[in-house]
Amino acid sequence: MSAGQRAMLSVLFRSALPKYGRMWRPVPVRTMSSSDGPTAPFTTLAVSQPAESVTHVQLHRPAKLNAMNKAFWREMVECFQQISDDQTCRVVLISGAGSTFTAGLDLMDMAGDILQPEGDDSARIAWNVRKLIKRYQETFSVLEKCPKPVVAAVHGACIGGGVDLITACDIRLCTQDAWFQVKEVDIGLAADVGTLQRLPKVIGSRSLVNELALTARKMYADEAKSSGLVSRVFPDQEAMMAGALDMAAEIAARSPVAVQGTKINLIYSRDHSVAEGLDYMAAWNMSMLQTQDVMKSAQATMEKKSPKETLFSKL
Ligand SMILES: CCC/C=C/C=C/C(=O)SCCNC(=O)CCNC(=O)[C@H](O)C(C)(C)COP(=O)(O)OP(=O)(O)OC[C@H]1O[C@@H](n2cnc3c(N)ncnc32)[C@H](O)[C@@H]1OP(=O)(O)O
Repeated sequence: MSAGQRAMLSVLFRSALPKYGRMWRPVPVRTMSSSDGPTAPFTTLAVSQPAESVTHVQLHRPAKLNAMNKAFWREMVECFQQISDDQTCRVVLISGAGSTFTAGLDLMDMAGDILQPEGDDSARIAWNVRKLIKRYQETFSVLEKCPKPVVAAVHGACIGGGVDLITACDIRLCTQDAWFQVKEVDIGLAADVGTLQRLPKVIGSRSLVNELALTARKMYADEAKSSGLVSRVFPDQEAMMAGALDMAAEIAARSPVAVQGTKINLIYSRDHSVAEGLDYMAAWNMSMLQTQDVMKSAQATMEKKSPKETLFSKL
């Protein structure tokens, strides 16, 4: 495209846009790690906004290695339902407080629910167990249902329920000291809250997934990277959180219509045929292509502006 054509298009686009006096401005970055403890109303999560449009959810039971107790399974659902509806949030980071990401299921707090389920007979016991498992599955499905992209930043151990959690996230990063373990067979369980369903879609090798799930062996950062479980490995937690925040800021600067539509369609196409995915996409964009964000973004591109200089309405 010639400079003249670009200028003409730029004028056309500009005249088609509503007038916005204010440009997007990043707010000063606040600390990523919270040593202050969980934020009300949560007892296991610390939620903060380290930068504009970025929400940081930190698993916060460091003394118990962020083991997942009863409160955690409930609070994650409440937290991500709020985030889904929060128009000031465009991207979510999830990390762990203390020495490790998570030691998985809290074996002390949860033993009763799993080992002594309530019910007057086997049918009622079975029905209650089903309800329990479906409820716990929702704890991680909410990450996938959340229209905002979720970036997991893992350091230290990521065990059992931790793998269920991160496989429901959109992007996974880790530190060089991170390790991952599909631990459930070691405690007599077939992993039942997402790993067996999502890990095969994350890692290309079915053989590797089977090996990890059947042997519960640890997988370290380099193998996590080469297998595709994580997309980037950082030397330490500080570098990872800085990298995660940069990535989140890049995502948050782009049109939320485009970003959320991309997440939703990627997940849809993962679970459907190409033809079904294309149909869904066409139906999606019947309405979403009418957004003013397309013209704003195209204009910014032609003017060689960073997306960070473009103001998009909340979604
Ligand atoms: C329907 C349910 C669906 C969900 C299923 C999910 C299943 C799973 O997640 S299976 C995996 C369960 N987790 C484990 O088996 C890990 C157990 N923990 C460990 O092996 C070690 O703690 C670890 C290797 C992670 C770290 O060892 P380290 O020596 O560094 O620390 P510790 O002294 O052992 O732990 C420090 C305190 O944290 C408590 N803790 C650790 N893990 C758990 C846990 N999973 N549940 C409850 N509490 C845990 C540990 O007891 C220590 O507490 P304290 O004694 O009060 O200091």
